[in-house]
Amino acid sequence: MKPKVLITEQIPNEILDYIQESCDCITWEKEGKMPRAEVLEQIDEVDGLLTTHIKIDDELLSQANQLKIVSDISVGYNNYDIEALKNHNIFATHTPYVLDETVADLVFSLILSVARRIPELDRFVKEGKWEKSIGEEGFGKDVHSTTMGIIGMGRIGEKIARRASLGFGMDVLYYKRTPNPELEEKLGATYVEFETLLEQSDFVVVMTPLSDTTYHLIGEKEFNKMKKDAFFINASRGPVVNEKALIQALKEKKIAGAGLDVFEQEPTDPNNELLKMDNVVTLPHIGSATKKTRFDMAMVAAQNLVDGVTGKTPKYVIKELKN
Ligand SMILES: NC(=O)C1=CN([C@@H]2O[C@H](COP(=O)(O)OP(=O)(O)OC[C@H]3O[C@@H](n4cnc5c(N)ncnc54)[C@H](OP(=O)(O)O)[C@@H]3O)[C@@H](O)[C@H]2O)C=CC1
Ligand SMILES: O=C(O)C(=O)[C@@H](O)[C@H](O)[C@H](O)CO
Repeated sequence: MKPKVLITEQIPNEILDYIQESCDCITWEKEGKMPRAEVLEQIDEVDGLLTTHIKIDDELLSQANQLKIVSDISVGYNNYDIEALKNHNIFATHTPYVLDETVADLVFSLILSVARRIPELDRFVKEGKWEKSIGEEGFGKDVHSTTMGIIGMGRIGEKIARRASLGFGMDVLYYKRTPNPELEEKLGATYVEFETLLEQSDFVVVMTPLSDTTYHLIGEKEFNKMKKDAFFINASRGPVVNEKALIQALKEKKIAGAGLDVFEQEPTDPNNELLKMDNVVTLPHIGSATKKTRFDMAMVAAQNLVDGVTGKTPKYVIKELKN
């Protein structure tokens, strides 16, 4: 008998075919993603779960009598309760590497958009307001030859640093808990203390995972340290930043603007004050959202899933569950 797996969202047919070669699949045919309540109802009869962002906690795992693996179509896995996964002895996997360049492209889109005021000036032209050459009121800030500060220089951070250093001639500062001298050599990036990065960067980019150590890593104290003409970019996870403090910092002109792909609550409240600010560029969590990359991510997750239910060790087990 083939192992049985639950797939909580639509995936490309080619990938479903690949899974079906080894597994019987329960799929979700409706709009959007299978609600958690439905997942809880089905979880006791499956060996594997392919999903994104559903909270994987003790409540779910206690009902998963034959589950061997949870495979997320995502590199970030703050939806995993690591202790619960350890207690229930279940593989948990993610999709690193395959999306790095795509997310780095998106981070640069945010940087260029907010610094050169692209969405604002696009609206200006389309609204028929372009009647003469623009003056200082429409000027932006250079991106090239400025200083980039990356907080969380991991797989994606490195790709951002490469673009910044080799493409835009920027000085790259970075902070993480363990310095990476090899990278410094390769890209000419400089390791600095957290405060120094905040004080010296023209563009502060957060690219850490969301964890107990990064929740509200950036708040009032951190915005106070940034340059008044600095731009703040977050494409990691919303709760890494204290959104109230960000709104306050923007209102008080402590920073020049922000580019945001992620929010504390997603989808964000349409009344969120950030959506009303011209110097803030907002996106609906699209860091990895290109056709090719989303396909590749789903394929990596499918391979993890099939390995996990057929007795092999999946390639991308999260680091906390490795021996
Ligand atoms: N907007 C989007 O669509 C996307 C968002 N993401 C988000 O980006 C995150 C990063 O992805 P990826 O680059 O692959 O992850 P990596 O694990 O490769 O990199 C994360 C980096 O953050 C650092 N870090 C972790 N904790 C802290 C801390 N407390 N203080 C400072 N630095 C810290 C780590 O270094 P060290 O341990 O030495 O501190 C590491 O360098 C994902 O977890 C996900 O949440 C990813 C893809 C798309
Ligand atoms: O991989 C991540 O951590 C992401 O945040 C993004 O790639 C996607 O939003 C997502 O996981 C796909 O739904």
